Amino acid sequence: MEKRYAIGVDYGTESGRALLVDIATGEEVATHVTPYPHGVIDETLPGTGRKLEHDWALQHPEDYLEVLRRSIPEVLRASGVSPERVIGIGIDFTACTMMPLDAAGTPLCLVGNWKDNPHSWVKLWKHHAAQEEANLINAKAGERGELFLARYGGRLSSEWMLPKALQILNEAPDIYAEADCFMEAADWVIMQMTGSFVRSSCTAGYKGTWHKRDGFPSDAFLASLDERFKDFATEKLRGPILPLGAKAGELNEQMAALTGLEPGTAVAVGNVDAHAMVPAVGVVTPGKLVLAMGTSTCHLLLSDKEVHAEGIAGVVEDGIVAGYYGYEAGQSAVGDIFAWYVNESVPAYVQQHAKEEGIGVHEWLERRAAQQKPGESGLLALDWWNGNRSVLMDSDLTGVMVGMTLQTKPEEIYRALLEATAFGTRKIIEAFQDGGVQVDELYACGGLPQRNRLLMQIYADVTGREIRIADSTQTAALGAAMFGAVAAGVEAGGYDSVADAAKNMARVREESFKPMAKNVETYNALYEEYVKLHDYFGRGGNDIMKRLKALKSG
Ligand SMILES: Nc1ncnc2c1ncn2[C@@H]1O[C@H](COP(=O)(O)OP(=O)(O)O)[C@@H](O)[C@H]1O
Ligand SMILES: O=C(CO)[C@@H](O)[C@@H](O)COP(=O)(O)O
Repeated sequence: MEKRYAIGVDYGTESGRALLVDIATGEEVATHVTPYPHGVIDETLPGTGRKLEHDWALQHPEDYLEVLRRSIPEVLRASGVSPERVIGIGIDFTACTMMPLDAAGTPLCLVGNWKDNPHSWVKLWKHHAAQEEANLINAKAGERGELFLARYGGRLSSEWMLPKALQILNEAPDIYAEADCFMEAADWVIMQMTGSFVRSSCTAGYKGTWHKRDGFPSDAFLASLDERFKDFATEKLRGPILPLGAKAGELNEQMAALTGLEPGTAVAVGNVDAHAMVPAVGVVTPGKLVLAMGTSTCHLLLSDKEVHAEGIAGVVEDGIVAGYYGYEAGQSAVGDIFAWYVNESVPAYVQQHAKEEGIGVHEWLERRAAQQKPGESGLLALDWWNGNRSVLMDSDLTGVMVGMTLQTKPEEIYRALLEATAFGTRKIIEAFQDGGVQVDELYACGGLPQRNRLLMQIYADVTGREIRIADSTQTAALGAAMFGAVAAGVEAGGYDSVADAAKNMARVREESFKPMAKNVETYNALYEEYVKLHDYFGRGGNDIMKRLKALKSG
């Protein structure tokens, strides 16, 4: 039988990439990355020069179509695969990355003069300027005993849909009123590809506070936040919500012309980037925690029971793999913290040495840091450079580094930052375990595990567990392609379920990272100190981070 292929398109923070995959084997035949022409918009609004406030992060919706326009033809060209052999497409996206649309489905930032107001643009997942709204939602939901709150670890993140939309209502009521609806970028791109106005159970569940049986938070609750917000769910989040694995529709003529694919190609319901990675590392059963490590880290776990505990950013039935409760937790910055250090803080001599040795600054620092023993630098950091998404759920928390002296070296700071993110992950694992959700095995995927071996050894040592690594550098796109194959269905040469797709298409590497006993011991001691710092700054012992932030905002 002739080979069949699927395409997965992974929409990350800085770029989007397409991956063309052999459906029978999971072989990754061709890949292409399109950096977003406008990148992350966090300083000035395009076309206006208007300065954005602290904690804002926007994107340009046309960049998403640019990824389809450039990367899909390129994977077809590079692979030589003819379009009719591509039977399904799936996409995955960062989330909650949301936008207001007009009645024709056009983002308001592309309509008339709305572009001059930053609230008309796409709010990227890491837009952190809705913390006040998140605080209000959490306080009101707590007071009213709203049941949904427990499914989100007792606190909604400021990154999620409700706080972001409420911020628009508060600061730009005209845009809120003008918006016919709000949509996750994942669902919007699917609508552009197929013409189908459908939402994904994954984006709706984790980010939109939707529940399979209870639906969205009630009108009464929404009205308790602001009378004008009463109809938010029924009007502005309206539309059918389809489960993962379902077909959203078929590629329309316009998108077929744009991408070079055949009209009528099956298109899967949109997925979230981290969630798509789970079946792509072969995880389709409970107890296996997947660390999706990139700009941020998401921690994903399947279970056959629903429990509510601090540290769980969301639990959604069928939210990752049908038939299980899917749990998500996360750290809002991981790779982004290392990027901050490399871009903003290393001395010129480090860059010079790296250049002379013909390696990148990350690699140079990693090599040096690998020569140190745990604890040797006397440094300890908190991993809150972009707030805390689990277990404290507070984007007003900031970074800390303790123990610096005149002898402190750049590689020591780099290592302390790697370690801080590992401690943050251990805290999340303990939160799952303490909450009664079993974690038996660890799997790592995303951009970081294959780029930084020291990082993975530190994670094994800090958690005291073996870590298996995905065999793909494009795990999210592979997962998206798997859902594309499921949308196409077994009759077209695809699969009936993502579990079936995973049997043939998912892979992990032979090599794993195993904890080293001596390191584990030192890290146990350091972790105790981390927990003390964490609780001191994060649980009200000293609110200095919030006071400083308030001063900064003026
Ligand atoms: N060698 C490295 N060591 C540690 N971090 C790295 C290294 N190379 C790149 N990074 C970080 O990895 C992150 C990108 O991860 P990736 O998974 O590719 O992207 P995304 O999360 O947007 O999908 C960036 O924050 C970057 O700074
Ligand atoms: O929040 C989620 C998933 O729930 C992510 O989309 C978000 O952390 C961004 O992920 P990346 O770090 O860009 O891979």
